[in-house]
Amino acid sequence: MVIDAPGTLTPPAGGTAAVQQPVVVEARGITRAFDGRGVLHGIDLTVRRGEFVALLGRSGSGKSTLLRILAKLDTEATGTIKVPAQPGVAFQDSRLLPWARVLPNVLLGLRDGDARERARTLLDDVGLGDRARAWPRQLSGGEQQRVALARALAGAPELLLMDEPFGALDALTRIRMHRLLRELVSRYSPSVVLVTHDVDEAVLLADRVLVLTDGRLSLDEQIDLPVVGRRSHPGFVALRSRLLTELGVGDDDH
Ligand SMILES: Nc1ncnc2c1ncn2[C@@H]1O[C@H](COP(=O)(O)OP(=O)(O)OP(=O)(O)O)[C@@H](O)[C@H]1O
Repeated sequence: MVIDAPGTLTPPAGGTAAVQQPVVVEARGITRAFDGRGVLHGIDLTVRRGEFVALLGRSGSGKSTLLRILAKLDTEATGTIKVPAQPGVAFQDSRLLPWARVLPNVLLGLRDGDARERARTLLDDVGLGDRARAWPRQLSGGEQQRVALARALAGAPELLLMDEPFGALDALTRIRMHRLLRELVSRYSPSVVLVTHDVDEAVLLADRVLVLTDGRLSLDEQIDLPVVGRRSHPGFVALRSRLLTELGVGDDDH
């Protein structure tokens, strides 16, 4: 697999039409097989600066595999990919180091002079400014995910990659985390790719939704709905319904 540095500028489509944001992720023909069994079949994906992309798909459709390739955690795929050098990553399991306190966990891997101050600011941002010296085991699951989000953003990444970050949380905590994520994304403006199997989560948070079906992108759609009051917008219900159909789940099942 060819992995290049980021920063590719793509000329605006249509000459004097609206200037498009620079490309942050450019994947072409991404193909991956495990033990001879094809899992991803020639995925083409472009993500631009500031986009929030939700990646939906049924279990086993290849979502996590694609995310791991974008995060360079899997380098066995074929195809070409351009991604920023150090994306922020967050997974369903917070993956905090149990032997390190909260602040060092956020600082993980950061060496620059103002990293500590930035980590403290991020802990304040996620509402855990007073827990900097706590051990991960002293935090609830939701708090641990807050720390994981702070850590993912600590390096001021151009790209934030998340795989079911709220999948293990209870429904109320999840709603609070959605609000927090929206605030963080609007404050720090990374491009986001969020893997989820939760249709509501995708339509609530993202401004573009992709559906992966058996290793191929079967739907790619902009979400032009207001951020505030989105859940009660008629467009939300309509898109939710279409996505459920695309995922092979009838509306009647909900
Ligand atoms: N390391 C691996 N070795 C062998 N097979 C793998 C490996 N990783 C993933 N697979 C297979 O690839 C397919 C896609 O897996 P992947 O985890 O990407 O799906 P997913 O859409 O994220 O599913 P889920 O929503 O259940 O997490 C599955 O059939 C899985 O068994």
